[in-house]
Amino acid sequence: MWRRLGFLSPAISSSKRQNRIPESLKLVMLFATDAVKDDITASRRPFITFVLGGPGSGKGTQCARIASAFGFAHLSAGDLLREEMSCDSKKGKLIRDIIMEGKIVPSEITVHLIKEAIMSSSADRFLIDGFPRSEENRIAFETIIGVEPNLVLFFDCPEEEMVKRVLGRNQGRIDDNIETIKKRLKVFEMLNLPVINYYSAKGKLYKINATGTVDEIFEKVRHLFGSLRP
Ligand SMILES: Nc1ncnc2c1ncn2[C@@H]1O[C@H](COP(=O)(O)OP(=O)(O)O)[C@@H](O)[C@H]1O
Ligand SMILES: Nc1ccn([C@@H]2O[C@H](COP(=O)(O)OP(=O)(O)O)[C@@H](O)[C@H]2O)c(=O)n1
Ligand SMILES: [Mg+2]
Repeated sequence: MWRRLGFLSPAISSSKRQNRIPESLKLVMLFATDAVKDDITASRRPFITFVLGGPGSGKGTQCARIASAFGFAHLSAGDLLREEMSCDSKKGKLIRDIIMEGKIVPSEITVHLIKEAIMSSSADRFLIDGFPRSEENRIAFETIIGVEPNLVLFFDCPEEEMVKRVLGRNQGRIDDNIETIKKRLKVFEMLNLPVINYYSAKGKLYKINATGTVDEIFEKVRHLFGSLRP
């Protein structure tokens, strides 16, 4: 088991915004019995890092580097949703419409995909990239999977730089256009900042200035992960 971190930088002002938990999620929570949680935690307790930051802040890029340098399995919530979106089903279409609007997919869908990915992996440490995007996401993960993250990374990047990076990403994503980016930035501020503040208050947040080159940012990340001991 990895040591708890005592030196993480807190430092984000608290937010008063609250997110409502929809009835459908309350039902899922009601049935998230210990038996379900035990699927993941009975035989092992993996080290879980949530990786947060606005669109284009460099989450995916840095996760790939961390995964190869430190042996983490990299699970991108966005990639899992895009894979599901490509299925010609009602659920696939729902996900597509939500992503196109820059909104957040219902938590039960995303947490289910993450749970499946964790269960089908033998890794003992995971980077969960782009999750939780809202308080609803966070609460659903804790309730359904039954564990809290050991560490939360936050790539802090100015909006202007994020927009520039997303518009230059060139991966053919349906949400990498200026209209959807504007919406995603608003959603990030409204729904994701409260999650970041929550983990900051819990002393689990490590905030990284995400300006500079990929190498410069990775140096800071490497310093953090290099100081962790299994
Ligand atoms: N430090 C950086 N400087 C310039 N471009 C970057 C940097 N980090 C990532 N990028 C590029 O910006 C785009 C968005 O990065 P990505 O890792 O996909 O961000 P996110 O997952 O947070 O949306 C990609 O095209 C990536 O190659
Ligand atoms: N936890 C999550 C993660 C992504 N998403 C959706 O997927 C989109 C793309 O997420 P992403 O993490 O791949 O995007 P980037 O921040 O990497 O650009 C988001 O804008 C949301 O619409 C979600 O609904 N819930
Ligand atoms: Mg990404």
